[in-house]
Amino acid sequence: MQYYSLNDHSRKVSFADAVVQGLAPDRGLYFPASLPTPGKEFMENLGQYSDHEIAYRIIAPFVGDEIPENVLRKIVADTLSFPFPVHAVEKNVYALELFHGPTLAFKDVGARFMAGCLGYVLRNDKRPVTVLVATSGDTGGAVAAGFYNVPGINVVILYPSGKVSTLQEKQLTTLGGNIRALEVQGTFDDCQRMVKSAFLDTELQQHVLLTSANSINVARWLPQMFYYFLAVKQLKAQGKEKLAFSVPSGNFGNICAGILASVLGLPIDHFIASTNVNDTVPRYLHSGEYKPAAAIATLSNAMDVAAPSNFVRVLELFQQSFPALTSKLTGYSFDDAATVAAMEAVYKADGYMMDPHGAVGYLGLKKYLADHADFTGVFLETAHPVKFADTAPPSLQPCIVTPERVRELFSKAKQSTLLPADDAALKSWLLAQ
Ligand SMILES: N[C@@H](CCOP(=O)(O)O)C(=O)O
Repeated sequence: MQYYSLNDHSRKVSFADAVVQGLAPDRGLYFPASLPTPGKEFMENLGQYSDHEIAYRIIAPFVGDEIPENVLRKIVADTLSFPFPVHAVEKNVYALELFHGPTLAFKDVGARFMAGCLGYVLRNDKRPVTVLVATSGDTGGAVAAGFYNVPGINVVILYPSGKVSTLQEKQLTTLGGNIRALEVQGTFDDCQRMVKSAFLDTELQQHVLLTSANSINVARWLPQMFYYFLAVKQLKAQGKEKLAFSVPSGNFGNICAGILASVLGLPIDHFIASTNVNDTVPRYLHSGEYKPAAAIATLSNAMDVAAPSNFVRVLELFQQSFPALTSKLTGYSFDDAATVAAMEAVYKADGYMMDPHGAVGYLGLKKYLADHADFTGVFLETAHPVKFADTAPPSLQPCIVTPERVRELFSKAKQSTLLPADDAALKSWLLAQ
């Protein structure tokens, strides 16, 4: 499989090179040169395959022969080592729970898969590698856990100071070892810009091999398809036919993976991009004008992204056709007041605790279903509510259960370095390491 840069389709690299580079030298995101479908028979009989077999069959053509079958199967098994249940919340409304992994967020899937792939493709490379990652909250913790103690790899996490939750900050600042955190005095968009500019700096590239663990990296983005397949498998087993998926969206890697799965033939009939007030894409879908505004801090902080990196991939999947895009994708945005009201109402009526991101997804789904009652709806519960316990409505706080695996984090001390939101500051810091 080859990957081309979205800025220049003639610039093609292998899977291994795309993973190691993260971003193409011309700043373009890599995109698969072909979209290999696993076939109609497979799609119609998902129930006959194990979850690991489904994931392996989907991802193998995207990796090609660059990772041997036995190694790739092990990476897949290590990635999917926790459940992805579809939980019935209301009639025709299901939550796809993606928070049962080690850091309680959907990012665990991509981070673990990428750590496995990068570890393999660099196994004989003696150069030290630094994985740079920008986070608005959840990616950082997942990447820290996924890459912790991976030999030869250092991880540097950039996060916006004061804009992540207590537990998210603990997850990305307390591991130590090969994981370091930079607390940037700016927004997530600043962090993402700084990371992208570091990749393209030739002086830095000579000093250290840099790559990205954000969903701009194909090894982070592509495995996010897995759980759409596993959800459809579960829903089809219950006889559900016409499916709409509402995806809480920030950097748009997650929804882009779902749309890719449907382009490969997975029967999902419609997608809803549900955002908080950082609504660049819903505005674009309504007006046709793409105008990112300054990012605004919200309760669903992992989605506080003004310029979503992966939207260019979404456009590519629809071959740049606006009518094709809007026939398959609807966008809605919701403010914090609506988010809190939904969290409280659903807990009261259904006993189901949503996190603020899931609540935005739920709201988008309900709005779509109001006009499309013949659909079965699924919203992605992308993170565990405990990650946002400090900003949850007071009425819900006592009802949020802290999973055992993160309990000890609260007593650990944060270790981070404060940095101005400046590309040059990151460069000097990296050169000094
Ligand atoms: N929502 C993210 C922002 C980065 O997204 P990614 O999927 O590109 O890593 C976060 O939680 O950090």
